Amino acid sequence: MDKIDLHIPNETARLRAVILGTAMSNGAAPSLEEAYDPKSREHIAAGTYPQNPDMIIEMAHVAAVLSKYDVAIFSPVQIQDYNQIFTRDIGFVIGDTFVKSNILPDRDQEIEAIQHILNKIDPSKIIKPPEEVHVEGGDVMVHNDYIFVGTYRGDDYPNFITARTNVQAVEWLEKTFPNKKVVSFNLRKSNEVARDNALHLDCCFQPVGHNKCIIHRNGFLEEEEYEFLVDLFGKQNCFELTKDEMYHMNSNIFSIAPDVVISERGFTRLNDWLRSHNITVEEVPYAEIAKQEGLLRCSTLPLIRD
Ligand SMILES: NC(=[NH2+])NCCC[C@H](N)C(=O)O
Repeated sequence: MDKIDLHIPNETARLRAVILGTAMSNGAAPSLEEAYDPKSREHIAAGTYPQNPDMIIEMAHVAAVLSKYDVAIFSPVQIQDYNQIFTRDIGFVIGDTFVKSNILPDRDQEIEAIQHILNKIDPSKIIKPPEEVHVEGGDVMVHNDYIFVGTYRGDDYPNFITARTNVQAVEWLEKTFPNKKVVSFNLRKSNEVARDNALHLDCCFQPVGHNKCIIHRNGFLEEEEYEFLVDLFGKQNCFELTKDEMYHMNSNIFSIAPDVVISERGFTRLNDWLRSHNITVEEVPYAEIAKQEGLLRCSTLPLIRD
C-alpha cells in the first residue's frame, strides 16, 4: 500500500488496514517505580511479569488471524528495549483524520516509530492537539455519529498516572469534530489497585457487532453516564462484565468485522455470548500481554475500515 486513505467510521466495520504493535524488544521487566499501570506493578512484585518471547508468540497469533482475513498489517520500527505493544494509544483515526496523541511522557517515543506509516497519509489529514490536551487512543472510540471519550474530571487528575485523557481533550475533540456528538465518561482510577482501575475507556466498554456492546458498570464513576450507554445500545444488547472479567480485560477484544472478532481464548462466558449472536470468535492466547493492563484493542490501531 503506497498511500493510505484513512477511513474509520466506527469500531466494528470490516477492517482493511491496521497498525499492530510489536513485542520484539520490550527490554527487561521494569522496576516498580518505572511501571505506569497498577497491573504491571502487581506482576512485577509477584515475579510474574510477562517474558518477551511469550509476548512475541501471542502477537504472532494475532497477526496470523489478521492475515487470514486479508487485513494489511503495518508495524512500528522497533526501538531497542522499549514497550511498543500498545500502539492504540499513540494516535487514533476519526473518519479520515489521524490524531497524534499527547501521550504519557513515559511512552512518547512510540509515535516516532510509526513515522514511516504516517508518511503514507496525506499530511493535511494528520493533526496534533495543543500541549495542554492529554489524550490516548484507548479512551477514544468513534461510533458513527458519536465520539465516545473516557476521561477523568477530578481536581486530583495530576496525581493519577492512570488518568490519560483530560477534560481539555474532550473540549478539543468537540471543537475539532463539530459534526460528531462527543460524549465523555468519567472513569474510575486507581494508581495502586488494578481491579479498581479503568485505565482507558476500552478497559470497561467497547461496541461489538452491529448494535451490541461489552460494558462494566463499576468502571464508570457516574451512574447516568453508564446508563446512557445501556440505553443507547439497549439493555438486552449489553454484555455486562463481572469485576473479574473487567480485570482480565474482557472488554478489550478487537473487531475485524461486525460478525468477526479476535478474543482471548480464556474469555469463555464472553466468547459463548458472542457466538450465540452469530459472531465468529477467533480465539488467541493473550494472557501474558494482559498482565500489562492492555489487550487486543490496545495493541491495534485501525487505519481503514469499510
Ligand atoms: N488502550 C489501552 N487500554 N492501552 C493499555 C496500555 C497499557 C500500558 N501498560 C499503559 O499503561 O499505558
